[in-house]
Formats: sequence, C-alpha cells, structure tokens
Amino acid sequence: MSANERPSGQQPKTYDSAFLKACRREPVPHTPVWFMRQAGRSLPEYLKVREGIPMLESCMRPELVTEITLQPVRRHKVDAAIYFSDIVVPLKAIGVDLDIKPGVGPVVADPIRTRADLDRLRDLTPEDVWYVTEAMGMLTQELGSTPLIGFAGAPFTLASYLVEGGPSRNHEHTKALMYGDPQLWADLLDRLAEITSAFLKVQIEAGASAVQLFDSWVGALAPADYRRSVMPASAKVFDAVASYGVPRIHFGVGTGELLGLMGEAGADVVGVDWRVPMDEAARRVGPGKALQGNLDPAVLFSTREAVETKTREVLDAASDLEGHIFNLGHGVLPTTDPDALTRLVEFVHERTVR
Ligand SMILES: Cc1c2[nH]c(c1CCC(=O)O)Cc1[nH]c(c(CCC(=O)O)c1C)Cc1[nH]c(c(CCC(=O)O)c1C)Cc1[nH]c(c(C)c1CCC(=O)O)C2
Repeated sequence: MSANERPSGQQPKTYDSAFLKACRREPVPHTPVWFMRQAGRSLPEYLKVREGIPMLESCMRPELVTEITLQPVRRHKVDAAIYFSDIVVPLKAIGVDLDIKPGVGPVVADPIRTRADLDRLRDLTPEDVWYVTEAMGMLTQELGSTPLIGFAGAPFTLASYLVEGGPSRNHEHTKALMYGDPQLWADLLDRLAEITSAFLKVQIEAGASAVQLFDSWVGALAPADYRRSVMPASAKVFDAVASYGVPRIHFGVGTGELLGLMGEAGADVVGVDWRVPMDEAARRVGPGKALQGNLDPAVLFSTREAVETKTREVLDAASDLEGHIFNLGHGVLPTTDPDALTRLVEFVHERTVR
C-alpha cells in the first residue's frame, strides 16, 4: 500500500484529520499541534487517577490508560492523542526485570553487557501486551476523528537503558560495547529492532493511525557512528511497519547533526528539537518529509508574550515546509502550567487558519 492510501480499518474522518494530512504533506486547515509527554506530567486530573498506582502498573490497566490518554485531548484540544505508556513497557512485557523510579526513570536490575545477557531478550508476542490491544480498541472508539499516535523506543535508546542499567549522562557502557564488541552490539540492536517492530505492529493493528519512534538519546553519537552502528536497526523497524501505510515519525534530542540520516532511516516525519530552526532542519532533512517541532519546552515557563513571540518564530521558520506538525522540541516538563499548554494550542491554531 502506498503512503497516500487510507489504511484498511481507519475511518475516513481520522484519515482526513489535520494531523495526518500534515504527516502526508497535504494542505491543512490549520497547523496541527500535539505535545510529546502531553499525557501524564502536570495535569491535576492525571495525578489524581495515578494516586497510589506505580507507573508500570498503570500502563497495564486498559481503562486507566484510556482515561489518561484522553485527558490532554479533552483539556487542550490537541490534534492527536499519544498512547499513555512508556518506552520500557515492551521490555518489561518480555520479562526484563526493570522498574520506573519516580523522578529518575527506568532502572534495570541486571544490565545487558554479554552474549549470555542478550540471550535473555526473547521475542515479543501480541499476548505479552494484551492490555495495549484492549486499551487502543477503547481509545479509537472514544477518540472519533482524533488520531491516536502509537510509539516505541528506538533500538539505540532502549539499548542505552539496558546496557547502562538506568538513565545515563555519558552512555559510557553503551559506547564501550558499541566500539569494543561491534558484533554483540549489532546483534543486540537487531534483537531490539525485532521487539520494537512487533510492538509497533500490535499498536497499528489495534488502531494507531501514526507511530513515533523515540530515539531520545541518540544525539550522543557522531553521524559516522550513527550510520554504521544504529541506522541499520532503526531502518529495520521502519521497514517492518512500512506496508501498513501509517506515517512514521522519528525523534531524538540533540540530533541536529543526525537529522538527514534519521530521515534516511525511513521516517515520513522527522522530529526536531529546539536547537535547530525549522527552515534549517528542512534543509538538512531534504525534500519528501514532513517535520515536527520545535518550541523549547522551557519557554512555557516565561511570560505569555514571550511564549507568543517564540511560537511565532517557530511558525515563521516553518512556513515554507512541505508539512509541519507543531510540537515542543522535547517532552512537556513536569511542572509546566497546564493553562500555558492550552493557550499554546489555541494560539497556533488561530495563527495558522487557512
Ligand atoms: C526516554 C523516554 C522514556 N519514556 C519515554 C521516552 C521518550 C520520550 C522522551 O525523550 O522524553 C516515552 C514516554 N513516557 C511516557 C509517555 C506517555 C505518553 C506521552 O504523554 O508522551 C511517553 C511517550 C510516560 C511516562 N514515563 C515516565 C513517567 C513518569 C512516571 C511517574 O509518574 O512516576 C510518565 C508519565 C517515566 C520515565 N520514563 C522514561 C523517563 C526518562 C522517565 C522520566 C522520569 C521522570 O521524569 O520522572 C524513559
């Protein structure tokens, strides 16, 4: 199926939403907006329903996932929902001993550094993540014409958590493995690509109308290392879901030097952090791709005037793009004022009505 044909099972009104049109680089009624990490974080209604429930457990309760995913759509009127989960959920689902520590992030009990460790990573089946299928079924009903974005962590970023054992500033163990045992590294990334592909397929088959592959920490690499040691695995994931015809978004932080390669890996939409202006990002990515981004999430802590000025700068720089999805340059910061996000959605919509 070509990328411009409606995937079977998708409702025409979802297919015709501003978000999916922008992903396909078609004319839009207004610039679509959604925010990475819009679900969860600062919303009081989120904190209320999560009370006393550990993060990973909350990801396995379909009704709770549905409610949390819908909260930012109701409140901010964003143009797309992102499925409430975490990039380590599929790893947990295949039996990796890990937890998400509040304020820290994912922590892995026994890091993966040897061939024997790698053998512990088995394939993922749809039954392992039955709750995703169930929640997405409910969500697509509730969302109507609003598209649902599925997501997964990219092989490098997942490997970083597995090899380091938790969040890392310098990724030293990860790079030690990548440079010191290239065959084991390639096999690890290939295995993660298979798990990630299987996980994205479950989400698309359950109704996700787009998918985002988060390679959050890949900006730690130089382009030559990315091309040699990471791109083949990310490309394998994009290839694995290509036939579904849903837009594939690719995003990482600090990836200014990698934008072209991340597009080449097989993305339809390239996410841009706030360090590179959108027009320059378009030049680096080249024709034939939509772009997503890129207001600095910290700007939302400034005055209303400053937010509007910085937003106008993003929109102006993006005015000649083939397709633009407005987003932050990284996830919503935990103490962001929810009203600032609601105002931002309104502002972008009003400024870009066509
Ligand atoms: C690197 C990464 C992770 N998880 C994710 C990424 C890629 C995006 C990015 O670059 O930010 C992706 C993610 N994590 C979460 C979502 C939900 C959907 C959304 O709103 O975007 C998504 C898309 C929920 C979450 N994931 C996490 C929380 C907080 C957990 C809690 O409430 O205890 C939520 C709501 C935990 C988590 N999980 C992870 C981190 C770094 C943290 C943060 C720790 C913290 O800020 O407290 C790993």
